[in-house]
Amino acid sequence: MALMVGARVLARNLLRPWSRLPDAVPGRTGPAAGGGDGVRCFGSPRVLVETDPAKGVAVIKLKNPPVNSLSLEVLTEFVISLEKLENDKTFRGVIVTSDCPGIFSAGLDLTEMCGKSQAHYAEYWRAVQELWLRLYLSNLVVIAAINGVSPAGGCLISLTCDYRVLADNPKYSIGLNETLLGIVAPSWFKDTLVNTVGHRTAERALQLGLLFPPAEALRVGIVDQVVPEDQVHSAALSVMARWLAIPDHARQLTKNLMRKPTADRLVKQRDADIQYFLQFISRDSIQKSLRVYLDKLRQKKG
Ligand SMILES: CC/C=C\C/C=C\C/C=C\C=C\CC(=O)SCCNC(=O)CCNC(=O)[C@H](O)C(C)(C)COP(=O)(O)OP(=O)(O)OC[C@H]1O[C@@H](n2cnc3c(N)ncnc32)[C@H](O)[C@@H]1OP(=O)(O)O
Repeated sequence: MALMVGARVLARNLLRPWSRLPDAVPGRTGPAAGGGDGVRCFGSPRVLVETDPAKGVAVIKLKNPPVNSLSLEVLTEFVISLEKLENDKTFRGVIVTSDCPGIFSAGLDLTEMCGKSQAHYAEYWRAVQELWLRLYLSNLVVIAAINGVSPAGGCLISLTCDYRVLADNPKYSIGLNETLLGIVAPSWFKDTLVNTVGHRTAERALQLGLLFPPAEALRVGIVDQVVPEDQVHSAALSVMARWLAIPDHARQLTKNLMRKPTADRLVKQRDADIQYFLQFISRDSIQKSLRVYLDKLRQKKG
Protein backbone atom coordinates (compact mmCIF):
# COMPACT_ATOMS: atom_id res chain seq x y z
CA MET A 1 0.00 0.00 0.00
CA ALA A 2 2.76 2.38 1.04
CA LEU A 3 4.57 1.68 -2.22
CA MET A 4 1.45 2.45 -4.21
CA VAL A 5 1.02 5.77 -2.42
CA GLY A 6 4.66 6.65 -3.14
CA ALA A 7 4.38 5.67 -6.77
CA ARG A 8 1.14 7.60 -7.14
CA VAL A 9 2.63 10.77 -5.66
CA LEU A 10 5.67 10.60 -7.91
CA ALA A 11 3.60 9.76 -10.98
CA ARG A 12 1.24 12.64 -10.22
CA ASN A 13 4.19 14.98 -9.92
CA LEU A 14 5.77 13.71 -13.11
CA LEU A 15 2.59 14.01 -15.10
CA ARG A 16 1.70 17.44 -13.79
CA PRO A 17 2.05 20.03 -16.56
CA TRP A 18 5.15 22.04 -15.84
CA SER A 19 3.47 25.40 -15.79
CA ARG A 20 1.12 24.22 -13.03
CA LEU A 21 3.86 23.19 -10.60
CA PRO A 22 3.17 25.16 -7.42
CA ASP A 23 6.70 26.49 -7.22
CA ALA A 24 7.42 26.86 -10.90
CA VAL A 25 9.40 29.88 -12.05
CA PRO A 26 8.49 29.80 -15.73
CA GLY A 27 10.20 31.67 -18.52
CA ARG A 28 12.36 33.98 -16.41
CA THR A 29 15.28 35.24 -18.44
CA GLY A 30 18.59 35.48 -16.67
CA PRO A 31 22.32 35.64 -16.98
CA ALA A 32 23.62 33.15 -19.48
CA ALA A 33 24.71 29.67 -18.48
CA GLY A 34 27.60 30.03 -20.85
CA GLY A 35 27.38 33.71 -21.73
CA GLY A 36 25.29 35.38 -24.43
CA ASP A 37 21.65 36.27 -24.80
CA GLY A 38 18.63 34.08 -25.08
CA VAL A 39 19.14 32.15 -21.88
CA ARG A 40 15.84 31.18 -20.31
CA CYS A 41 15.29 29.96 -16.79
CA PHE A 42 12.63 27.69 -15.39
CA GLY A 43 12.45 25.19 -12.61
CA SER A 44 11.41 25.51 -9.02
CA PRO A 45 12.89 27.44 -6.10
CA ARG A 46 14.96 24.38 -5.09
CA VAL A 47 16.01 23.18 -8.53
CA LEU A 48 16.87 26.07 -10.84
CA VAL A 49 17.25 25.41 -14.54
CA GLU A 50 19.04 27.83 -16.83
CA THR A 51 18.80 26.91 -20.46
CA ASP A 52 20.81 28.08 -23.41
CA PRO A 53 18.82 26.85 -26.42
CA ALA A 54 21.39 28.14 -28.92
CA LYS A 55 24.03 25.89 -27.38
CA GLY A 56 21.59 23.07 -26.60
CA VAL A 57 22.86 23.07 -23.03
CA ALA A 58 21.08 23.54 -19.71
CA VAL A 59 22.42 24.07 -16.21
CA ILE A 60 20.61 22.55 -13.24
CA LYS A 61 21.49 24.33 -10.00
CA LEU A 62 20.48 22.75 -6.71
CA LYS A 63 19.33 25.39 -4.26
CA ASN A 64 18.14 23.87 -1.01
CA PRO A 65 20.01 25.82 1.68
CA PRO A 66 21.79 25.46 3.96
CA VAL A 67 23.41 22.24 2.63
CA ASN A 68 21.51 21.12 -0.49
CA SER A 69 20.27 18.00 1.26
CA LEU A 70 18.23 15.82 -1.08
CA SER A 71 14.77 16.13 0.43
CA LEU A 72 11.74 14.46 -1.16
CA GLU A 73 10.83 17.78 -2.76
CA VAL A 74 14.31 18.26 -4.22
CA LEU A 75 14.39 14.71 -5.61
CA THR A 76 10.96 15.09 -7.18
CA GLU A 77 11.66 18.51 -8.66
CA PHE A 78 15.02 17.31 -9.99
CA VAL A 79 13.36 14.39 -11.81
CA ILE A 80 10.72 16.69 -13.29
CA SER A 81 13.36 19.12 -14.55
CA LEU A 82 15.37 16.32 -16.13
CA GLU A 83 12.30 14.87 -17.76
CA LYS A 84 11.42 18.25 -19.22
CA LEU A 85 14.92 18.65 -20.66
CA GLU A 86 14.98 15.07 -22.00
CA ASN A 87 11.68 15.63 -23.79
CA ASP A 88 12.78 18.88 -25.40
CA LYS A 89 14.90 18.03 -28.41
CA THR A 90 16.57 21.47 -28.18
CA PHE A 91 18.76 20.15 -25.39
CA ARG A 92 21.62 17.70 -25.74
CA GLY A 93 23.54 18.33 -22.54
CA VAL A 94 23.07 19.38 -18.93
CA ILE A 95 25.50 20.58 -16.29
CA VAL A 96 24.57 19.73 -12.69
CA THR A 97 25.91 22.11 -10.08
CA SER A 98 25.05 23.86 -6.81
CA ASP A 99 23.73 27.28 -5.93
CA CYS A 100 24.76 26.85 -2.25
CA PRO A 101 28.25 28.28 -1.71
CA GLY A 102 30.81 25.64 -0.73
CA ILE A 103 28.36 22.74 -0.78
CA PHE A 104 27.54 20.62 -3.82
CA SER A 105 25.15 18.47 -1.78
CA ALA A 106 25.18 17.04 1.75
CA GLY A 107 23.53 13.94 0.32
CA LEU A 108 20.26 12.34 1.25
CA ASP A 109 18.20 14.35 3.70
CA LEU A 110 18.73 12.57 7.01
CA THR A 111 15.53 14.03 8.43
CA GLU A 112 13.58 12.11 5.73
CA MET A 113 15.02 8.83 7.04
CA CYS A 114 14.68 9.42 10.76
CA GLY A 115 11.55 9.21 12.92
CA LYS A 116 9.12 9.00 10.01
CA SER A 117 6.44 6.48 9.00
CA GLN A 118 7.03 3.37 6.89
CA ALA A 119 4.92 4.94 4.13
CA HIS A 120 7.17 7.98 4.15
CA TYR A 121 10.35 5.91 3.98
CA ALA A 122 8.94 3.96 1.03
CA GLU A 123 7.96 7.11 -0.82
CA TYR A 124 11.33 8.68 -0.14
CA TRP A 125 13.33 5.65 -1.25
CA ARG A 126 11.35 5.31 -4.48
CA ALA A 127 12.18 8.95 -5.23
CA VAL A 128 15.90 8.28 -4.59
CA GLN A 129 15.76 5.30 -6.95
CA GLU A 130 13.90 7.34 -9.57
CA LEU A 131 16.46 10.14 -9.64
CA TRP A 132 19.33 7.67 -9.83
CA LEU A 133 17.74 5.80 -12.75
CA ARG A 134 16.90 8.99 -14.64
CA LEU A 135 20.36 10.46 -14.24
CA TYR A 136 22.28 7.24 -14.83
CA LEU A 137 20.44 6.42 -18.07
CA SER A 138 19.91 9.97 -19.30
CA ASN A 139 20.23 10.44 -23.05
CA LEU A 140 21.69 13.87 -22.38
CA VAL A 141 25.38 14.43 -21.80
CA VAL A 142 25.41 15.02 -18.04
CA ILE A 143 28.40 16.79 -16.51
CA ALA A 144 28.85 17.49 -12.81
CA ALA A 145 30.41 20.85 -11.94
CA ILE A 146 31.20 20.06 -8.32
CA ASN A 147 31.60 23.38 -6.58
CA GLY A 148 31.52 22.19 -2.99
CA VAL A 149 31.72 19.31 -0.55
CA SER A 150 29.97 16.20 -1.84
CA PRO A 151 29.42 13.34 0.63
CA ALA A 152 27.26 10.22 0.17
CA GLY A 153 24.14 11.01 -1.91
CA GLY A 154 25.87 14.17 -3.18
CA CYS A 155 28.71 12.02 -4.46
CA LEU A 156 26.19 9.56 -5.92
CA ILE A 157 24.58 12.32 -8.00
CA SER A 158 27.95 13.22 -9.48
CA LEU A 159 28.82 9.53 -10.07
CA THR A 160 25.74 9.17 -12.29
CA CYS A 161 27.09 11.92 -14.55
CA ASP A 162 29.23 11.26 -17.62
CA TYR A 163 32.08 13.45 -16.38
CA ARG A 164 33.00 15.17 -13.11
CA VAL A 165 34.85 18.47 -12.71
CA LEU A 166 35.77 19.29 -9.09
CA ALA A 167 36.81 22.68 -7.73
CA ASP A 168 40.27 22.64 -6.20
CA ASN A 169 39.53 23.49 -2.59
CA PRO A 170 40.78 21.23 0.24
CA LYS A 171 37.37 21.52 1.93
CA TYR A 172 35.58 20.01 -1.06
CA SER A 173 35.89 16.32 -0.30
CA ILE A 174 33.87 13.72 -2.15
CA GLY A 175 32.98 10.09 -1.45
CA LEU A 176 30.45 7.57 -0.20
CA ASN A 177 30.88 7.96 3.58
CA GLU A 178 27.80 5.97 4.64
CA THR A 179 29.69 3.64 6.99
CA LEU A 180 30.75 6.65 9.09
CA LEU A 181 27.05 7.19 9.84
CA GLY A 182 26.59 3.53 10.76
CA ILE A 183 24.62 2.86 7.58
CA VAL A 184 25.41 0.91 4.44
CA ALA A 185 25.60 2.17 0.87
CA PRO A 186 23.00 0.18 -1.10
CA SER A 187 24.19 -2.19 -3.83
CA TRP A 188 23.40 0.22 -6.65
CA PHE A 189 25.37 3.04 -4.95
CA LYS A 190 28.23 0.53 -4.71
CA ASP A 191 27.82 -0.50 -8.37
CA THR A 192 27.96 3.13 -9.50
CA LEU A 193 31.21 3.63 -7.61
CA VAL A 194 32.74 0.34 -8.81
CA ASN A 195 31.89 1.28 -12.42
CA THR A 196 33.76 4.55 -11.92
CA VAL A 197 36.86 3.69 -9.90
CA GLY A 198 37.16 -0.12 -10.06
CA HIS A 199 36.53 -2.81 -7.47
CA ARG A 200 39.51 -2.50 -5.13
CA THR A 201 39.40 1.29 -4.80
CA ALA A 202 35.63 1.12 -4.29
CA GLU A 203 35.88 -1.60 -1.65
CA ARG A 204 38.42 0.34 0.38
CA ALA A 205 36.55 3.63 -0.03
CA LEU A 206 33.20 2.11 0.95
CA GLN A 207 34.40 0.15 3.98
CA LEU A 208 36.34 3.10 5.36
CA GLY A 209 33.74 5.69 4.32
CA LEU A 210 36.49 7.71 2.64
CA LEU A 211 35.93 11.31 1.66
CA PHE A 212 38.64 12.25 -0.85
CA PRO A 213 40.08 15.76 -1.05
CA PRO A 214 40.54 17.01 -4.64
CA ALA A 215 44.07 15.73 -5.47
CA GLU A 216 43.28 12.28 -4.12
CA ALA A 217 39.85 12.27 -5.75
CA LEU A 218 41.55 12.84 -9.09
CA ARG A 219 44.19 10.18 -8.38
CA VAL A 220 41.62 7.46 -7.64
CA GLY A 221 39.39 8.58 -10.53
CA ILE A 222 36.28 9.47 -8.56
CA VAL A 223 36.49 12.79 -10.44
CA ASP A 224 37.88 13.36 -13.94
CA GLN A 225 39.30 16.85 -13.56
CA VAL A 226 40.26 19.26 -10.79
CA VAL A 227 40.36 22.95 -11.68
CA PRO A 228 40.68 26.27 -9.81
CA GLU A 229 37.43 27.15 -8.11
CA ASP A 230 36.58 30.04 -10.44
CA GLN A 231 36.98 27.81 -13.50
CA VAL A 232 34.61 24.96 -12.64
CA HIS A 233 31.81 26.21 -14.81
CA SER A 234 33.95 27.14 -17.82
CA ALA A 235 35.77 23.80 -17.58
CA ALA A 236 32.42 21.97 -17.54
CA LEU A 237 31.33 23.92 -20.63
CA SER A 238 34.56 23.01 -22.47
CA VAL A 239 34.12 19.34 -21.64
CA MET A 240 30.50 19.57 -22.74
CA ALA A 241 31.54 20.91 -26.16
CA ARG A 242 33.86 17.91 -26.62
CA TRP A 243 31.16 15.39 -25.68
CA LEU A 244 28.58 17.14 -27.87
CA ALA A 245 30.91 16.81 -30.86
CA ILE A 246 30.12 13.06 -30.86
CA PRO A 247 26.97 12.08 -32.81
CA ASP A 248 24.16 11.66 -30.27
CA HIS A 249 22.91 8.28 -31.42
CA ALA A 250 26.37 6.67 -31.24
CA ARG A 251 27.16 8.18 -27.85
CA GLN A 252 23.75 7.35 -26.40
CA LEU A 253 23.81 3.73 -27.56
CA THR A 254 27.31 3.35 -26.15
CA LYS A 255 26.27 4.87 -22.82
CA ASN A 256 23.33 2.51 -22.71
CA LEU A 257 25.56 -0.45 -23.48
CA MET A 258 27.84 0.47 -20.58
CA ARG A 259 25.17 1.34 -18.01
CA LYS A 260 21.98 -0.60 -18.71
CA PRO A 261 23.08 -3.86 -17.07
CA THR A 262 23.74 -1.98 -13.81
CA ALA A 263 20.46 -0.06 -14.00
CA ASP A 264 18.51 -3.21 -14.89
CA ARG A 265 19.64 -4.87 -11.69
CA LEU A 266 17.72 -2.23 -9.73
CA VAL A 267 14.79 -2.01 -12.15
CA LYS A 268 14.17 -5.76 -11.81
CA GLN A 269 13.96 -5.60 -8.03
CA ARG A 270 12.81 -2.09 -7.21
CA ASP A 271 10.08 -3.13 -4.81
CA ALA A 272 12.33 -5.64 -3.06
CA ASP A 273 14.97 -2.93 -2.74
CA ILE A 274 12.39 -0.65 -1.09
CA GLN A 275 11.34 -3.42 1.30
CA TYR A 276 14.98 -4.04 2.19
CA PHE A 277 15.50 -0.33 2.80
CA LEU A 278 12.38 -0.20 5.01
CA GLN A 279 13.58 -3.09 7.13
CA PHE A 280 17.05 -1.60 7.41
CA ILE A 281 16.13 1.99 8.15
CA SER A 282 13.41 1.05 10.67
CA ARG A 283 15.81 -0.88 12.90
CA ASP A 284 16.20 0.73 16.31
CA SER A 285 19.97 0.57 16.03
CA ILE A 286 19.96 2.38 12.65
CA GLN A 287 17.51 5.02 13.82
CA LYS A 288 19.73 5.56 16.85
CA SER A 289 22.86 5.95 14.68
CA LEU A 290 21.10 8.50 12.49
CA ARG A 291 19.82 10.48 15.50
CA VAL A 292 23.28 10.54 17.07
CA TYR A 293 24.82 11.69 13.77
CA LEU A 294 22.20 14.41 13.28
CA ASP A 295 22.67 15.59 16.89
CA LYS A 296 26.42 15.81 16.32
CA LEU A 297 25.87 17.92 13.20
CA ARG A 298 23.49 20.20 15.09
CA GLN A 299 25.76 20.53 18.13
CA LYS A 300 28.75 21.50 15.98
CA LYS A 301 27.55 25.10 16.09
CA GLY A 302 26.80 25.29 19.80
C1 LIG B 1 18.51 -1.46 -0.40
C2 LIG B 1 18.92 -0.58 0.66
C3 LIG B 1 19.39 -1.37 1.74
C4 LIG B 1 20.22 -1.01 2.62
C5 LIG B 1 20.86 0.28 2.71
C6 LIG B 1 20.03 1.12 3.53
C7 LIG B 1 20.22 2.33 3.79
C8 LIG B 1 21.13 3.27 3.17
C9 LIG B 1 20.55 4.52 3.56
C10 LIG B 1 20.91 5.68 3.28
C11 LIG B 1 21.95 6.14 2.45
C12 LIG B 1 22.24 7.44 2.63
C13 LIG B 1 23.18 8.18 1.85
C14 LIG B 1 23.31 9.62 2.33
O1 LIG B 1 23.41 10.50 1.53
S1 LIG B 1 23.25 9.93 4.02
C15 LIG B 1 23.75 11.61 4.20
C16 LIG B 1 25.24 11.67 4.37
N1 LIG B 1 25.66 13.04 4.48
C17 LIG B 1 26.60 13.46 5.31
O2 LIG B 1 27.22 12.68 6.02
C18 LIG B 1 26.87 14.92 5.35
C19 LIG B 1 26.47 15.51 6.66
N2 LIG B 1 26.69 16.95 6.68
C20 LIG B 1 27.91 17.50 6.83
O3 LIG B 1 28.92 16.84 6.93
C21 LIG B 1 27.95 18.99 6.87
O4 LIG B 1 26.66 19.46 7.13
C22 LIG B 1 28.47 19.64 5.58
C23 LIG B 1 29.98 19.37 5.43
C24 LIG B 1 27.73 19.14 4.35
C25 LIG B 1 28.26 21.18 5.66
O5 LIG B 1 28.86 21.67 6.87
P1 LIG B 1 28.42 23.10 7.43
O6 LIG B 1 29.28 23.35 8.61
O7 LIG B 1 28.41 24.09 6.35
O8 LIG B 1 26.89 22.93 7.83
P2 LIG B 1 26.32 22.21 9.15
O9 LIG B 1 26.30 23.19 10.27
O10 LIG B 1 26.99 20.92 9.38
O11 LIG B 1 24.82 21.87 8.69
C26 LIG B 1 23.84 22.91 8.57
C27 LIG B 1 22.48 22.28 8.88
O12 LIG B 1 22.20 21.28 7.90
C28 LIG B 1 21.92 20.04 8.56
N3 LIG B 1 22.38 18.94 7.72
C29 LIG B 1 23.62 18.70 7.28
N4 LIG B 1 23.66 17.61 6.49
C30 LIG B 1 22.39 17.15 6.43
C31 LIG B 1 21.78 16.04 5.75
N5 LIG B 1 22.46 15.20 4.97
N6 LIG B 1 20.46 15.87 5.93
C32 LIG B 1 19.74 16.71 6.70
N7 LIG B 1 20.26 17.78 7.35
C33 LIG B 1 21.58 18.00 7.20
C34 LIG B 1 22.68 20.13 9.87
O13 LIG B 1 22.11 19.26 10.80
C35 LIG B 1 22.46 21.58 10.23
O14 LIG B 1 21.12 21.68 10.72
P3 LIG B 1 20.71 22.77 11.81
O15 LIG B 1 20.84 24.10 11.11
O16 LIG B 1 21.68 22.62 12.96
O17 LIG B 1 19.33 22.41 12.18
